[in-house]
Amino acid sequence: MAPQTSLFQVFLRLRPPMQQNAGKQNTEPWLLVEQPTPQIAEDGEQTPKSHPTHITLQPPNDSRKRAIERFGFTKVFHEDASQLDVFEEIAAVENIQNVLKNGRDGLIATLGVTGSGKSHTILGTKAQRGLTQMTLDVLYRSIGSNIRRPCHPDLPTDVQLLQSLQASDASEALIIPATTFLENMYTDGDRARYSRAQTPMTGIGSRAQTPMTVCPQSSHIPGSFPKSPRPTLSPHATRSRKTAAARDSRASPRPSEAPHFLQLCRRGHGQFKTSAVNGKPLPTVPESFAEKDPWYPPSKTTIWERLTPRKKHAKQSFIQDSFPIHHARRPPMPRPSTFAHEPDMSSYATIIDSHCDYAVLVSMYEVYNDRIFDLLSSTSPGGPPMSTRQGAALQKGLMRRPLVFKNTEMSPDRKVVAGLKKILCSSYDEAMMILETGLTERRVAGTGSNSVSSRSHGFFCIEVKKKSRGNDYASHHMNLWAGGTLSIVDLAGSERARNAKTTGSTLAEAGKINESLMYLGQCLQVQSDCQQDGTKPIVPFRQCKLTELLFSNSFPSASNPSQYRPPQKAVMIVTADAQGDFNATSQILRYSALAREVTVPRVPSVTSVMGALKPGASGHSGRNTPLDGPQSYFSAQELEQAHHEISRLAEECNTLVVRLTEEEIKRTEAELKLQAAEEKALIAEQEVREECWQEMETMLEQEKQRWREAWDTERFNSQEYMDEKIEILEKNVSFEIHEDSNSNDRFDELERENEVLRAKLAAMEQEMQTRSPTKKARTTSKTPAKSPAKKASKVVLEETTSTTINQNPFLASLMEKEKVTLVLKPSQGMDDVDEDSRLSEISPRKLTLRESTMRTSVMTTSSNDEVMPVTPGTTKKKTRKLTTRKWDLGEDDF
Ligand SMILES: Nc1ncnc2c1ncn2[C@@H]1O[C@H](COP(=O)(O)OP(=O)(O)OP(=O)(O)O)[C@@H](O)[C@H]1O
Repeated sequence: MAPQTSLFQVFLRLRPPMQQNAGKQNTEPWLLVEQPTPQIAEDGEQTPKSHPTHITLQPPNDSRKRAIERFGFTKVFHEDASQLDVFEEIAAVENIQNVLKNGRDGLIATLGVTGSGKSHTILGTKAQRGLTQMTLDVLYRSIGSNIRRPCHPDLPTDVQLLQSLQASDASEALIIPATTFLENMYTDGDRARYSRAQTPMTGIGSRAQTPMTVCPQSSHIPGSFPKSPRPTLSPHATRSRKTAAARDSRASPRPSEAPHFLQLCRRGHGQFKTSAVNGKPLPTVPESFAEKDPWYPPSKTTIWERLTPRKKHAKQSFIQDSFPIHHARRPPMPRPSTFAHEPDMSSYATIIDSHCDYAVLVSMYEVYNDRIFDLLSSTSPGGPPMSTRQGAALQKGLMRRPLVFKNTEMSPDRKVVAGLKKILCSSYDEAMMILETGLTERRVAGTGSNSVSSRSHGFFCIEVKKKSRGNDYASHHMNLWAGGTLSIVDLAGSERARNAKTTGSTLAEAGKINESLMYLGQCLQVQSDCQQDGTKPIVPFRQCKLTELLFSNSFPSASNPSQYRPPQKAVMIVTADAQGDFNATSQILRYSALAREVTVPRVPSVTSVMGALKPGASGHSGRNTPLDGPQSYFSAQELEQAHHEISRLAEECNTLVVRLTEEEIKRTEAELKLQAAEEKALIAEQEVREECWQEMETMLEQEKQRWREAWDTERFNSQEYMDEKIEILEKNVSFEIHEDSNSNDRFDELERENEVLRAKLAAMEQEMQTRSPTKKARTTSKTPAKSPAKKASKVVLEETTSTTINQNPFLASLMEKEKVTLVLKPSQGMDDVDEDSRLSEISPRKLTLRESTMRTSVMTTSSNDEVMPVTPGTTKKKTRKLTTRKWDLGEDDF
């Protein structure tokens, strides 16, 4: 047995060769188990054969000339050791007793290279139970009728029990009865529990098809446990297995004493009224069994039917409050009848305190990528949609909320996994169904080394609570439960990427697994070193979550003597495949072994050769060699000296070889560290990329949001502006047009010119009056034309273009408005137009305006419409040309 200093007892279990490897004869076995020397008792009788404790690693013959190593363990199990052998030899019953009687924590863990049989040891197969099932069986058998059940078919849920358990729980857990948990998990429709660890190699990502479950689909699913897991065994193994089977069969058959859960649910809660789950008919409970068991009501009516509406409602709301409803599809509910019942454990039981009540709480969690996740707490996709990205992912089940390993108010000395869901199981079958359910959440994947490889470290915790039934103060007033926890841990296996052929996320997972195992190895190494030195181990267990969880209970809590807790009793089962990878296996053994000796490879010793040569000895040839006859060449003294020198050199050589071996080991360790560091860097890179991507997306989203807001504001403003404008327009229906200052200036200028022209005109008229009488008469005769009485007038236009009067809209409107007849003057004969009459008909202002463009002489006609020719000599100078396009006759009359 391991001495006091060891924190873990370390057992080695060798895995039998797999069927496909059975044919391959390993010519040179590298792992040799040293058979223990038979102990002879004082009376001369040989003691029964005990298990070996040492193995030797003989490195395969290659150029590296590696050292032979010898490792010591608490015990070594041969390939043929059965599950029951392991259960017995690791003193699991003692562990259970410790938990039940003294409240001392226990830990059973498996460590090894991937595919070496860790999960097999812990969880077993469809045919053979693992340590977990065997432990649970012994535990429930031992407690017997002292168990407190939260739900009885005839009674409402024992809320007081739940409350008192909750009050004494230090880990801020949510305690739920198994019936409630299972009802909610399996009766809410068609929900699939998709695994989060899908790999490219298999589509199966969870241990949904565990060894204990009968797969509804008969075919073997890749990634599931093989239907017939028994490997081909060596003759020795077969023999031993037969012995084990015989021993197992000698044990009394296990009565199926636990009530059938489905039947219970059916009877108890009505949801199982139909005799089928997922289309599969449910097994029925034999009537005789129901009669024998006080759990079963004799009546055929269900408890649910017999409950009052108020109780039904209370029960339903309790269920809803305590556990979220799931809506996705999940595998069918595990059926107790399909659980493996071998090996039989009926002969194993342990003593309990008969005056105590017991309650068993089961919880399951996994350490994945150095974070702790509850395996019994899945999210609720049916709940109200969560607003954040993280919330939505949580809801979809793509993400899980990690739990914290911390000190709590009620546990200031010891860290606990806070916020777990703990299921109160009152029977073995219930606990098994919880185990099955939790395993479906566990991360597994198919790798090149193992078709169902655990990608996380799985923790199955059985917490046994005990409370005195007596009338003492503690039981009545404090009403507190105390107890211990037995943790069964299935560690993920170390693996080499090359062998496991992992890529992507599975490779990253492997990196994390290897890293955590390296830290675990360092902790175990400290234990081994301290054991050899006889010093107290100082274990660096705070380096990662795994080592924290495994080692934090290894030391007594001393701060409060009244709450003193002894250190846990820990067992580590190292599994190894003697036909597997030498390097990986030797690395694990080096870390975990309790003792290690290094011996140098055997080379012919010069010393021995020299020592063997006695003075005077002669060679076989009969001929004297320099050594044959020392007297002939060397004196005895010289030979003695040489002999010493050779011995010294040989010793030195040996020391160097040992140092070299040590260096090689260090180099291997460094290589492993490098590999772990590389994998860590890869993971870090992935995380950073992920973070960047998320940050980028958040920023993009924010920017989009900003733009959207700005756009909305802008739109709103313009809308408001337009509204205001329309409002203003509506208010001021009449509006004025203000001419701009330029046009006003121009107008003033024109007015001034007009005035000047008027003045000139007046002057000219005056002048004309003072001239000849004929002209005066003519002018006088023309004057009436200005009067309103004058209706018809004629304007003669000299048009420079070929435009006709009728085509010009302006002239046409002029003719119509002013009743003026316009005629185009023929190009010749225009000279005789009377200048005075022309001038009198056009306002001075317009004349000014048209000065630059007009060259048409306008001439008023007489009342008899006779065109007065303009005399060429007198009018030439004042002739103005009019272009129809530039005409702007304004408001003046002709
Ligand atoms: N002692 C044993 N007897 C019979 N079969 C075994 C034994 N050990 C392992 N096996 C078989 O070897 C295969 C791999 O074993 P298992 O899945 O337990 O490996 P593991 O160490 O848990 O691997 P990983 O770390 O990848 O999860 C399984 O098919 C299992 O049934």
